[in-house]
This record gives sequence, C-alpha cells and structure tokens, in this order.
Amino acid sequence: MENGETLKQQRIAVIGAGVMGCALIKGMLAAGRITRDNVWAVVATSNSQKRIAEELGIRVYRDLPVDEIAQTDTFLICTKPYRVVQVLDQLKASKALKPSGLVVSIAAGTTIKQIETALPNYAVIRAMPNTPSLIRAGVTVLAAGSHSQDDHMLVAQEIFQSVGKVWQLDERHLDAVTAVSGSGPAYIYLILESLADGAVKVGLPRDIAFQLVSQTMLGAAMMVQDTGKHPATLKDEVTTPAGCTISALLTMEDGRIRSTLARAVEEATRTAAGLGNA
Ligand SMILES: NC(=O)C1=CN([C@@H]2O[C@H](COP(=O)(O)OP(=O)(O)OC[C@H]3O[C@@H](n4cnc5c(N)ncnc54)[C@H](OP(=O)(O)O)[C@@H]3O)[C@@H](O)[C@H]2O)C=CC1
Ligand SMILES: O=C(O)[C@@H]1CCC=N1
Repeated sequence: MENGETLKQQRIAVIGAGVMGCALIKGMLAAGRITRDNVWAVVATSNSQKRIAEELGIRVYRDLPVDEIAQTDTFLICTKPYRVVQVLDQLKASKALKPSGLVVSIAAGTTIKQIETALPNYAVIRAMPNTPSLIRAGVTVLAAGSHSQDDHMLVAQEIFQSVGKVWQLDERHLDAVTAVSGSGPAYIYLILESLADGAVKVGLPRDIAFQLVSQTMLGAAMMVQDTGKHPATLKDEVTTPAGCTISALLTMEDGRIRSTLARAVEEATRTAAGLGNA
C-alpha cells in the first residue's frame, strides 16, 4: 500500500464533533485521506447533529449506533475529558467493537491507563493535536498504549499527518505537550492581539495591524524552522545598536515577559495533568 493510503481502508468514528472533532474531520476530508462515507460522528445535542450533518455531509448520531460500531476500525474520542470514560463504557457495553480496532483519544489529561482500564486489551493511542489542524497546519504528538502495534500507530500517524505535523513521544510528556502546542494557539492569539493593540495605539488601522502582526509571526516562525538558528541569534539580527527594537525588547523584559510566558506553560502543564480526574 502507498504511503498515506492506509486511511482509505479504514472506517473512522469521531465521538464528540465539537471544535477539535470537526477540525479533524474537515482536515482529513480536505486532505482527501477519507471519504464522507467512511467517517461518522456522535454529538450530544440535536442542534449540533443537524448543523454538522449539513456542514460536513457525514452521518451524525446522538447515540452510539451498534451497527456502525461493528463496522468501525478507529474511534477518535474527542469529547471533553470528563466524558471519556463514560463514552468508552458505552462502546464496551455495545458488545460490537471489532477486537482488532483502535481507540485514539485526544482528551487532555486522560491517561492511557484510564482508557485501557475502561477497554482492557484494546489498542489505544493518546494524541494531543491543536486547532490549526482545521487548516492542515496542526501539531500533534502521539503516545502509544500497551496494546498498540505498528499498524495502529501508522493509522494514527496518517490521521494526524493529514492535518499537520506529527511527533511521537512517551506518554509522560503529554501534559507538557498539551500546555505547549495543544493550548499554544491561544497564547499566540493573545500576543498577536496585544501587538496589534500597540499598532492601533500608534495609529494603524486594526485590520492592517492584524495582517502585519500575523504575517510577521508567520515569517519569524518560518525563519526559526528554515534557518535552524537559535531564536536569540535571529533576534539579535533585528536589533540595531541604539535602534528602536532594543527599546521594545527592554520594555518587554521590564514586564517580565519571558518568565511570565514560561511560568504560564508550567502552570498549564499542572492543570492539564488534572483534567482527566474531573
Ligand atoms: N479545543 C482545543 O484546542 C483542543 C482540545 N483538545 C481536547 O479535545 C477534546 C474536545 O475539546 P473541544 O473540541 O474543544 O470540545 P467541544 O466542547 O467543542 O466538543 C465536545 C463535543 O463532544 C460532544 N459530546 C458531549 N457529550 C457527548 C457524549 N456523551 N457522547 C458523544 N459526544 C458528546 C459535544 O456535542 P454537542 O456539540 O452536541 O454539545 C461536542 O460535539 C477535549 O478532551 C480537549 O481536552 C485537545 C487539543 C486541543
Ligand atoms: O484548554 C484545554 O483544556 C484544551 C486542551 C488543549 C487545548 N485546549
């Protein structure tokens, strides 16, 4: 089978089609890795059911359908963390799970052990993606469960490669990953908005400010990736002696921007670790 073709043989269920579940379905459809026939979803409310069925053109249910479960290879669990075990209990109670199937959970703080306790002997992979998966610019880190084989990991890799870049790490890193790249887009939006506020304060129109700041962020991020240079080196290349950049940087340092951002990641890691116990 060609690289990237494994998903075409799979029937995929997305349990919880909210922000992330829909981002993943849209991303996979846009990548042409799945068809509308081989994916189905579950939501809680009739409003979401109607909206998503219309928007995505896929089968959307409010209860777990036993006949669909029996034909499904991979379950992407995308509910809030506190609902994950309840959903897994329902899947188990259906008695329709394929023994060779795979559960991939994207729930923050919900451990592989918690999932394997609910579904003993089942292949489990824990994933932490982020919202840019919607536009296929996501970041996902995968961690394998104790019954996950290479072919299961291949399926998970193909799902998340279709919506962005993928790394595989030991599960002990997943709460940190959640705090860095899972939550990360929110930090970047806050910084983007703050810089744009500054631009507005010095007279630029808001829409131009958003375009200038977001493109600058994109370019700066690409410089880090493409040049491989340390960010401090790239920063120094911008910072002319007695120029204006150093004025801005020292103002930021006065506001303890570095430790504020680093401590924020530390705090988010602590919070993420507790989310599966709610
Ligand atoms: N948002 C993010 O940036 C990221 C989130 N995550 C993780 O992804 C998961 C989902 O987050 P997010 O998409 O933001 O949450 P949302 O609230 O947007 O989505 C949750 C979805 O679950 C559905 N749902 C609720 N109860 C059930 C149930 N019993 N059975 C099936 N579906 C149900 C909801 O249906 P309805 O719409 O009808 O209420 C909704 O579609 C969380 O565990 C989170 O930790 C991971 C990475 C990033
Ligand atoms: O805020 C949260 O808990 C989730 C996990 C990562 C991003 N959003």
